[in-house]
Amino acid sequence: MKNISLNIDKVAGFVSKETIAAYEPQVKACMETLENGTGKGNDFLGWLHLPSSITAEHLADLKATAQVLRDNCEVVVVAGIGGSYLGARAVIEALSNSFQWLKAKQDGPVIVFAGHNIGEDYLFELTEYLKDKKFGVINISKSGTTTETALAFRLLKKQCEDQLGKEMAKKVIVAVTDAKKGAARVTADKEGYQTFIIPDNVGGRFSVLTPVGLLPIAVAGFDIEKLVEGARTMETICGPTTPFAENPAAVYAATRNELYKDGKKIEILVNFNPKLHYMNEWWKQLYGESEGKDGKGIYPSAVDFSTDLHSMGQWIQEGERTIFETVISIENPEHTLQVPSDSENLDGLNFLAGKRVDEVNKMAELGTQLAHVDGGVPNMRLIVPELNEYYLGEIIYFFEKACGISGYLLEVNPFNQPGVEAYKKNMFALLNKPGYEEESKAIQARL
Ligand SMILES: O=P(O)(O)OC[C@H]1O[C@H](O)[C@H](O)[C@@H](O)[C@@H]1O
Repeated sequence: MKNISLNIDKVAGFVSKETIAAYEPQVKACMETLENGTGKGNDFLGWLHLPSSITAEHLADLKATAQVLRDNCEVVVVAGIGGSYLGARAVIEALSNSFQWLKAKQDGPVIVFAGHNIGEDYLFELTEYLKDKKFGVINISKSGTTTETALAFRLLKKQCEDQLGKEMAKKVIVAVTDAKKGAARVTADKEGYQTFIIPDNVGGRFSVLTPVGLLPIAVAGFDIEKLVEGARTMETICGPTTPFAENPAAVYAATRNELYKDGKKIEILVNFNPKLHYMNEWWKQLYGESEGKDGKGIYPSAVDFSTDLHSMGQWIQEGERTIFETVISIENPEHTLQVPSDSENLDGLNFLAGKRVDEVNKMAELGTQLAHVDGGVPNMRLIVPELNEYYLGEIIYFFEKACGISGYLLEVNPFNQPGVEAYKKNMFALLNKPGYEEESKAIQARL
C-alpha cells in the first residue's frame, strides 16, 4: 500500500539538499527529546504514541455512542472551538459530499458546528434551524470552561430539553471533556450525560485522534478505524528508527526551519481541492499555537487553489519574498468527470475535450508550482494517494510529529499557548466577570 510522501525537490534552488541533510543530528536530538519526554512541555506528549495505543474496545465504544446519535437525530451540533473543533471539521469536510446538506435524503444526521464564534446572528439562525428538528449535541471542551463553547452549549441544552424533554435530551447530549475538572464535566455528571475523556496529556490542537475528533467523525458516518490505522502507519514511518531522509516529518521540520532562517517567515499551506479547506484551518492552529511565541515562529497561512489564485495569486507570485509553500496534492480523485466536446466550440475549450477535469487541475497545480518557484517561492509537496480516512490519518500524524520536532528545532515550547489568554482576560474584565474586579477597573480606565 502506498503512503503519503514529501517531495522537496523544488526547494533545492533556495536551500541545498546538503544543508537540509545536515539537520540530521539536530532532528535526531529533537526526536529523542520527544521520545524521552525531557523537553519543554513534556506533560503534553500524549499524542506521540496515541495511534498505537488506541484499543479496539475504545473505538467500539465511540461507534456505539455515535450510533445512538445517528439513530435518534436528524441533526447533530458539534460544539467546540480551536482544537476541540477544527480536527473533526477538517476530516468530516474532507470526506463529505460537497453538496451533502442540499440533498433531500440524508443517510445520517446533518453535522453542524457551533461554539467557535459568538456571532449572535449565527447562533440565532442555528436555533431557528433546529426548531423543528430532532437534534443532539456533542459538547467538546478540554478545559470545560471556554466561553464561546459554553455559551453555545447553554443555548443548545435548553433548546434540546425544551423540544425533546429532559429524559430524551440526556440520550442525545454527549460531553467530551476533562475526567474531573471544568464546568462541562460538572454539568455532564449532574445531568447524567454520556461522556468521553480528553486525556490530560493531549493538548487541544493534538487531540483529533481522541474522542474530540473521533466521536463527531463516527457520527458523520466515517470509518474511524481506518483513520487511526493511517495515523498508526505514520507513527511508525515518522518514528525514531527511520533514517532521516526517509522520515517525512523529520525532513519537513528541517526544511521549514532552514527556510525560516533564510528569511521565509510565512508558510502557505496550499490545496487544489476545496474539501481540504478545513484541513488548512486545522493545520494553522497546530503550527500557529505551537510555534508562534517568544517573538519567533513561521506565520502559518493557507489558500485554496484555484480559488485563491484569482485573489492571492498576484501576491504570492510577486509580493514580498518572505514566503514558501507546502502543497497538499491528492493524486487520484474519487470520481471521474470528462470535459465534453462541443460542436460549436464557442468557449474555445475543445482542446480539453475528452480530458478528465483532474488532468486540467493537475496542470494548474504543476503550472502554479513552476511559476511560483520561478517567482522566488520555495515549494514542497505532500503527495497523498487518495482522499480517504486512511490517508487523512496519515496526514494528521505526519503534521503533528513534524510540529513537535519543528518546535524543538525552533527552541520553543510547542505544547503551550500562553498568548491566547490575553484577549480572554480583557473580555472577562470588560464583561465584569466575577473575580476580575481589579482588571475591570484597570481596563475601564483605558477606554
Ligand atoms: O477545549 P477547550 O478547553 O475548550 O479549548 C479550546 C481552544 O481554546 C483555547 O483558548 C486554546 O487556545 C486552544 O488551544 C484550544 O484548543
